Formats: sequence, C-alpha cells, structure tokens
Amino acid sequence: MSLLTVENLTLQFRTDEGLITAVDDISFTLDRGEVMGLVGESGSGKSVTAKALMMLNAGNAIYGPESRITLHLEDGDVDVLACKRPREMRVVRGGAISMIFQEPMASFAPAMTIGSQMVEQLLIHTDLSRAQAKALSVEMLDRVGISDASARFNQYAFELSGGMRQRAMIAMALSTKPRLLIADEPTTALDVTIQAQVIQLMQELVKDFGMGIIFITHDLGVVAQTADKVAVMYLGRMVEKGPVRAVLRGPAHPYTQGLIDALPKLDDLDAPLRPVPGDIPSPLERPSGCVFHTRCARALVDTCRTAVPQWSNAGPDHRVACHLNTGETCA
Ligand SMILES: Nc1ncnc2c1ncn2[C@@H]1O[C@H](COP(=O)(O)OP(=O)(O)OP(=O)(O)O)[C@@H](O)[C@H]1O
Repeated sequence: MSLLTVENLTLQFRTDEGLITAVDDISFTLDRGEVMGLVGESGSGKSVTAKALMMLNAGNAIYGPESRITLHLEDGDVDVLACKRPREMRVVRGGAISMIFQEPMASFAPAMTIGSQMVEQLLIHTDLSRAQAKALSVEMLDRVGISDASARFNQYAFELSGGMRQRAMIAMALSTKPRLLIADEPTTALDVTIQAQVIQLMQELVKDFGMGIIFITHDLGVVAQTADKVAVMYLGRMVEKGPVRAVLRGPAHPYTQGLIDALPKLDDLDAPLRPVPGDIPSPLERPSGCVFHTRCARALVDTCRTAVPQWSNAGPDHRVACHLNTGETCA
C-alpha cells in the first residue's frame, strides 16, 4: 500500500553566488512497511530531499513548479508542498513524518529533560492527557531498550551515553506513531556494536508499527542490512533505483559501481582501496548531459556530455539513468 509519492522534485537555493540546484527532477515511491536507502556522496542532495518531505529546507529554497510530494494517509492524501498554515504543517512535521538525525544532541533541548520534551511533543500532536503522554513516553523508552526507563525519563540528554541518546531520540520520534520515519545517517556516529543494535531495533519497529522508513547513509553495508530498496543520488540527480540486492549485486550505473568498488574488501585486506576518481563538481557548475560524465571512465564522447540520460530497465523493478544501459526506456 502506497505511503509516499515524490514526483519531479526539483529544488534550488538562492545564494549570493547564484542559483544552486540541489535536487534535479527526482521521483520515487515508498510503500507502508518498506525501507528505502538513499545513498550518494556528500552534497548529492540526500538531506535536502529528506527535508523537502517535511518542508524543512531553509527560506532560500525554491521548489520547481512540477514538484509534487503526496503522503497517502488513512484519512486522505496530503499535498505536502501545498501545506502552508501551521495547523497543516503539524499534520506532516512530527505528526505523519518524524525525522532522526546523526547527532541526537541536536534533537534535544539541553535545558529540558528527555521526558518533558517527549511529553510536550505528544501534547502537540495527539489528544493524550499529560498523564497518558508520560506513560506512553516511559513505555517507548522501555520499548527501545533503555533500562530503568522511568528514571531516564527525568534525565537530560547530556547524562546519557551516545547509544542511549540515539535510542531516546528514536523513542521520541516514534512516540507519535509517524507513518514515515526519515533517518538521516542515524548510525554513523555510533560504534559498530551499538550501530548493529540500533539497526535491529529499527527493523523491529518497522514490523511492529508498519511504517515506512527512508534511511539516508553513505554506508552501503548498512543499506544492504536494512533496506528493501535503494536509490542512488549524484549531484542532485537520481541515477539508479531498485531492489537492494539487485542494485548492490548488479549495479548498472558506473557511479553505483564506483561506490561499491570503493568499499574495503574483508576477504582481501591487501587490495588497494579504489575511491570513485575525481571530485564531485560544484553545484554552481553542474556538468551538462549526464551529470556524472566528468568522472565516468566509460563516458561516450558526445552523448554523455550533451544528452540527459532517460530511465531504462536494468532488471525487474530495477531502473538506471545511463546511456550505457541498453534496456528498454521507461518512465
Ligand atoms: N540552505 C542552503 N543554501 C544553499 N545551498 C544549500 C543549502 N542547503 C543545502 N545546500 C546545498 O545543497 C546541496 C545538497 O546538500 P545535501 O545536504 O542534501 O547533501 P547530502 O547528500 O545530504 O550530503 P551529506 O551526506 O554531506 O549530508 C549541497 O551542495 C549543499 O551545499
């Protein structure tokens, strides 16, 4: 059952240097209970895309006229980009959609206890009484594996360890029972053991709550473990999307191939690391044609420099935007 439809999302920022195109005509869908990994190098537009879903981008953002974001909720569709009034915004922000960040300290106000913030949030977004909100908050802290949850409820974020803060942030994000959870690099700052616990926790929660998750990360290993499908972004464009195993086992775009080749190989520790060659160009000077052609070893002399590649099939539900793919062109 469909939860989210993003169509032709284009997003530019007005800056002193000129217009920056951060997201260029991307489309994707997400079903309930589905986890999508959004991957790509720094600056590829992952966070800006995620923030667009909650209208959280800075005031200098300009949305393209064709851009459309639709949330399919139980009581009807919500046209997110048309939400202007605070009451409409609240349905989306912290209501139907919650976001968790790499640095949990950013989510907690330093002068408030974890519990009072959770309760305030519930009072804004639900009809619960203060006592019910407190009971639910303690239950959620317990649910994410925080021992002695009622004592932690009265503590400040700085009193918790990094892993525990991350769990508390997840508890707070999930207490309003969002339909969509956006997780922006939620495990990057954690050591691998805690990272594995947080990933496992999120997988359980998807099952229990039936929500959709968009998981933003640089880490293809985390994507392989958590996501059902993956979308790869480069310089604001989506270049490949499909079922996670199909894309990671048989990448069809040279950029995805490059990201996979850049991973350290545990079965051959002497193998040299092979980073994607070259640097991501400035968004003020986006290459013409295929945005990746300036770094692509297989670029076709004229075609890739001049023509924007259309989507074509690379397998069942697996799409790639690359001139080298000879599969049938599709929308
Ligand atoms: N408010 C803003 N004004 C101008 N440019 C911005 C603004 N916010 C983001 N950008 C630009 O948009 C582009 C995409 O940024 P974004 O943060 O989405 O990248 P990302 O893929 O999430 O990278 P990272 O993995 O480092 O978080 C970047 O070039 C960034 O500098």
